[in-house]
Amino acid sequence: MVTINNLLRKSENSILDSILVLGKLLDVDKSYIYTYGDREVSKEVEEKFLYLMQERARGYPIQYILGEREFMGLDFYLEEGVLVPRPDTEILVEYTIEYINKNYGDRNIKVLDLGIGSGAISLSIAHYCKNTFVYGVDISDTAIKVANLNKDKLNLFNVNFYKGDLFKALEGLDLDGGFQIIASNPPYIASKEIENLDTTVKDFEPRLALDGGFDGLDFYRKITPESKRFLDDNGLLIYEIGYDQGEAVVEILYSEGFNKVSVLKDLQGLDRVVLGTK
Ligand SMILES: C[S@@+](CC[C@H](N)C(=O)[O-])C[C@H]1O[C@@H](n2cnc3c(N)ncnc32)[C@H](O)[C@@H]1O
Repeated sequence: MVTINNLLRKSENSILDSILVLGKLLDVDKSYIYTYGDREVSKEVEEKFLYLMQERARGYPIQYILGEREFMGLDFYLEEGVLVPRPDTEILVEYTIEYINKNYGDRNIKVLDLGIGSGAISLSIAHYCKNTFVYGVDISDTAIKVANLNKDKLNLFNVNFYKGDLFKALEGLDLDGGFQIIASNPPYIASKEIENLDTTVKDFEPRLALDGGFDGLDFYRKITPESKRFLDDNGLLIYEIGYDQGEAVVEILYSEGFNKVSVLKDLQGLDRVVLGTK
């Protein structure tokens, strides 16, 4: 048998990752690991830990190992096959929540999220804006499954998920008028750039969530014109974008006749969100 401290020393990963994974296997929090480092762990936990640490060392995302990720103060379940939600995406969500509160108050409105992944955007909006009904769409079975698990975990009833290719997923639904907001964090990496991403991303996160076509802009070109059919007059279209796509996406919105087009920057001062109204 090996002690917690000696087992942690066998890991070649960061001490934080090692503690998080061991805590998960032992079903204890970090403070237990710090306090009881001289306690022994079973052979089974030792073997499982060493296996997961090997996986982590070859780049397997820590969030898939832990099966969870915090986003907008909420705990999301995660597994391989869905994108790990990024802190940058909180910029789009925070803006959207503020926009709903400011423009609609307690009125019932409808929001569409195209490309839900784990449900991070849809479920955060549904959680913080209880009078909003969120429709979420994804083409991936795993995304729909994981987003529904998160919907149950967060105990939300004002959101539904539909499988399909962008707006086609809504065919046959009685929408009773347009959406007040359409939000999307679509795949936006240029196909040829995917090879240059970190191993953790390119080898383990779904290509379907990353690949935005030749120049990364395919989804903005597809969604923007079609969104006009589904948006209410004055409805908001809001996108997450890659840091170097601001100008191009602004141009796409202008060319489709959107108004009040603007760009939001992230904490590093880089373009991160483009929005406009119909
Ligand atoms: C960048 S991920 C965003 C996931 C999530 N919204 C987030 O911010 O963490 C893009 C998502 O779009 C989905 N997707 C890709 N092509 C699609 C399509 N044609 N129709 C609907 N969803 C699509 C992918 O499966 C993936 O879940």
